[in-house]
Amino acid sequence: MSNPIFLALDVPRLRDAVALAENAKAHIGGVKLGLEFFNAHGAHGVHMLAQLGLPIFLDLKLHDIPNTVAGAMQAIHVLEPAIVTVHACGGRAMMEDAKAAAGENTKVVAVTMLTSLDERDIQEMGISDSPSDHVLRLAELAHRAGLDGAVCSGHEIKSVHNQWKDGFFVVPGLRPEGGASGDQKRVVTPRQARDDGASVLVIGRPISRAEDPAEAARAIEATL
Ligand SMILES: O=c1ccn([C@@H]2O[C@H](COP(=O)(O)O)[C@@H](O)[C@H]2O)c(=O)[nH]1
Repeated sequence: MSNPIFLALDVPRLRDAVALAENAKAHIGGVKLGLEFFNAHGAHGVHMLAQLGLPIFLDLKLHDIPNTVAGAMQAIHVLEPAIVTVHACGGRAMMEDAKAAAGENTKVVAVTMLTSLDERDIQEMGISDSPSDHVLRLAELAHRAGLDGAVCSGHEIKSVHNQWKDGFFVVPGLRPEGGASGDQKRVVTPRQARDDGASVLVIGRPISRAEDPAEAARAIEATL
């Protein structure tokens, strides 16, 4: 991918999402449509964005029993997404069936540990591993399940990349130097993530909430 930036279109109105993507188009490599977008606009919204000619990343974070996740994958096949996410915590069989049901041009990647979580959060869930061990363990499981790659934070990308040399890695939780983290807890700069092995850089609010989103996207692209 020549430009690894995927713009997260987490805005309520479809026309705002389309306008944002159109404005930033010269400085992004694709668009990421997540739960807010897909629940509000569904397949129609995806078709609208697809008209821009950018690769579509459907960040649906599928997490259910294998049969249900495979059915969901088959249902979105027609949308021809370049990338789809499932949760690694759904387990190996779920990931295997998700991959088997996906289109051959769709990369299926596993969310390991959300970038909004830190060590204390996962301890509350009964996980005693450090975030980096937890991410590595789930990435390893995704690899064994035959997925194309994983989603992790910029804190872990280097070690995940070392362990899974030909993996395809998506890194959210990115902020330009000095940018507000908001709800993100494991944050690095886009440049750092790219240097450490990220294939895709997911960036939302630093662009979508900027006064001039096209300029914000241009400035981030220039740091890469
Ligand atoms: O671990 C994860 C997985 C997915 N995301 C998604 O990425 C974007 C990040 O948006 P920002 O506004 O740049 O924080 C958002 O759509 C999340 O759903 C993530 O942040 N962390």
